[in-house]
Amino acid sequence: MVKQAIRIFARVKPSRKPAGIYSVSNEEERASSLEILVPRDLADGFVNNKRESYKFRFQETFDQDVKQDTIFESIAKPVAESVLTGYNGTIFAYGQTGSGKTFTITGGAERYSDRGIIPRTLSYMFEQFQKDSSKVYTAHVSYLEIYNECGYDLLDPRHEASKLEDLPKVTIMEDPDQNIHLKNLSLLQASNEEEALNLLFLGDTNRMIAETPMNQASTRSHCIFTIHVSSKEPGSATVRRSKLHLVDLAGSERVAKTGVGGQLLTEAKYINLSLHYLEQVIIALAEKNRSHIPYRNSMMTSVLRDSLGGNCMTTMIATLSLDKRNIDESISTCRFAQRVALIKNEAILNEETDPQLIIVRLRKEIQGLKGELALLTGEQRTEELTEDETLRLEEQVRGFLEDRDPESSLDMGADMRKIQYCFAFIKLLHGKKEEESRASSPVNAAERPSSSAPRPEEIKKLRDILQQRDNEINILVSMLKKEKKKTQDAMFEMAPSRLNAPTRHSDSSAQSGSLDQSPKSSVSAAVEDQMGSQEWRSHSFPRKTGEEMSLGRQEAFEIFKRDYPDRVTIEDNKRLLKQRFAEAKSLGEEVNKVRSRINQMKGDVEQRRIQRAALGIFSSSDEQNQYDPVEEELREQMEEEKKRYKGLFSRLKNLKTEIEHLQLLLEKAKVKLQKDFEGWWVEEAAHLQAKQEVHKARMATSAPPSPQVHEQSRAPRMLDTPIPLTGDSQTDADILAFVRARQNLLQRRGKP
Ligand SMILES: Nc1ncnc2c1ncn2[C@@H]1O[C@H](COP(=O)(O)OP(=O)(O)OP(=O)(O)O)[C@@H](O)[C@H]1O
Repeated sequence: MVKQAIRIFARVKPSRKPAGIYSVSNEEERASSLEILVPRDLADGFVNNKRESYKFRFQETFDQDVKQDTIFESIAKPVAESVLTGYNGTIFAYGQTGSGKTFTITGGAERYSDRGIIPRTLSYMFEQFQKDSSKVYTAHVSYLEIYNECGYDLLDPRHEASKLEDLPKVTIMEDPDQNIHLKNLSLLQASNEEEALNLLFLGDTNRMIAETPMNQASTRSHCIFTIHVSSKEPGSATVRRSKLHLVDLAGSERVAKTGVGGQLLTEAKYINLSLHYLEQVIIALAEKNRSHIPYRNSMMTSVLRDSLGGNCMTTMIATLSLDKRNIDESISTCRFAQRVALIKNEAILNEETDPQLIIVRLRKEIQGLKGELALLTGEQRTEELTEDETLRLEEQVRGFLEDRDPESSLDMGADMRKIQYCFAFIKLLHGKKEEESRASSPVNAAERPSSSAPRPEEIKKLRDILQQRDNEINILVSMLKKEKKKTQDAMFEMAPSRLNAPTRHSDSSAQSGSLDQSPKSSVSAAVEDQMGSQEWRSHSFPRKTGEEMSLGRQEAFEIFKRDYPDRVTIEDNKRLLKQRFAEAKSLGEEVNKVRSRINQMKGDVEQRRIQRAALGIFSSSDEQNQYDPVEEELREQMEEEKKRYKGLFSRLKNLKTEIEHLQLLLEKAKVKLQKDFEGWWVEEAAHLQAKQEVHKARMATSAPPSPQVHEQSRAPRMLDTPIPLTGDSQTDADILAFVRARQNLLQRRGKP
């Protein structure tokens, strides 16, 4: 058991004017202090008794310029390491809205380097799974969102949710041992990093899609991404199961300050209530001798029960937005963190034994013990062996005697009757054989002529023949290899376009730098892999695409896209992706060249050996193994090339991860663009409809116009020319919405 206080870290979000508000001192080895200075103008009251400086202690404080990789290395990696050894872990981010919780836990949507703790931890874990060949690891993930005290499954694969309520509802169940179970929460296996990242992406997309203006999901809900790891040594009945919760809490700001009302107030109450309950749990845990901890008050504290004062190694990241406006909130976040630091958790190694394997093992043991006991106690069965049994034993004995394997054994169980019968039968057979050999051979074995022993010349002759055959075989094998390589090269050249993706990293032999594969196969496998995952992605989001839109809507969408604020990032990422693909392609080609060179050298070494053997320069095998400078040089070169190969391969692997991440970012941006457009389109249509209603009402109250004027006025004059309408209300609304949208966009872009 490891008793450990919850570790607390602070992270300051970059801001433009932070000067003079705070200072960080990271001088002590395992602690840092953060001092927040409240400017005088912020302190209220006529007689100012307020403190101006607040000091807080953290394990470490990460200032504005600290990047995501450092956050992962310092905070998440140690937790991930203990999860891999079988302890539970939790990392939660706490702070006001906009202070960087999502950025820290999930990451930013713009750059690959902005990847947050979740994707980096997944990457790290799968890397470790591969490195540790002594165990078999399995990983499952779940993604839960808690909003207004209701849980929702973000890994719902149906992709039909357009609002949070469409997602499957998750409920809490407690078993008699007070263990919490989450009903309806998908727990999906991920067999490699890519699959895990796809699940994260699926959850994030569901979270974004389900978010409405009223419920800006990340702000008002808590999200818990959990990685469940189990590990087992092959053949062992002991399984270690641990889980890592990565938690992005709702914004911690107080209701009074945000000035919300209506639905938002209800949400704020819930959020504040659940964060308030979290605080209560923390206060209760910090108090000595307190027996009741109010976990059950909210769903979030129930789910995280183990992480708070239980069997878990927990870490909190206090995210701070340290500018003047947010100073009060930052101080209360730091105060909260100080209380959290008082909580002590007791993490235990989560080891359990697989009952099935135990049963099998115990049965075997019982069988063995029974036998041993029967032998030791001399307990014998009284009944005679049946005829069937004796026949079976005879067959067994014959099989045993005929078996040329020196390791083979005769297993007749721990039955003394059978053991004795077998010995008697062997004796019988032996006696018979002796008699037969005496009868068939007129001369005594001892009198056999010594001429039957092989002569030395004969031995030499036979050895030479053997050597000759060996050489022939070697030559044939080398020819066969060459032919095989030629065929593979030809096949590869037939499909050159497939070479535009990096190497498959899930291929374990390739990953470890093994050269046993054919030169091209790993690269083409990677392309298939790449294509496969793209297919997965496009299958996973069968939402409205441009093709389904009417022409008008499509045109409006094109214009909307051009003015879209995230367009620059999307374009940048597209460019980067293209560049990375090109890099991966040339790296892939280089890897293949190095691999071919290594194979060529291998062939040369082999050839040299064959030549030396064929020339018969050396007769004894010792001499054949003598130093050959040419071979030695080839070997050195080969080692160099192997090093180069490994370096290139690892660069290619990293590039592949980056490419996959960029693809996910682009996909996410695409879904967001689509969603924003839909929202904007609906808003514009409603706006226009309302305007039309007003127009109609006005027309109805004014004098009846002449038929010609009436015809004209039926078509609204939004531009200089009247708009022809069809009479069908749905189509007309569509046309008008488009015209209005276009007009708005043109105005925004400064065109009349
Ligand atoms: N350390 C950082 N470096 C660069 N950008 C950051 C950093 N932290 C936050 N940001 C940016 O600040 C904005 C707000 O951050 P984020 O969405 O992570 O806040 P949050 O605390 O999760 O807010 P909410 O409670 O609404 O979910 C985002 O655009 C994010 O990219």
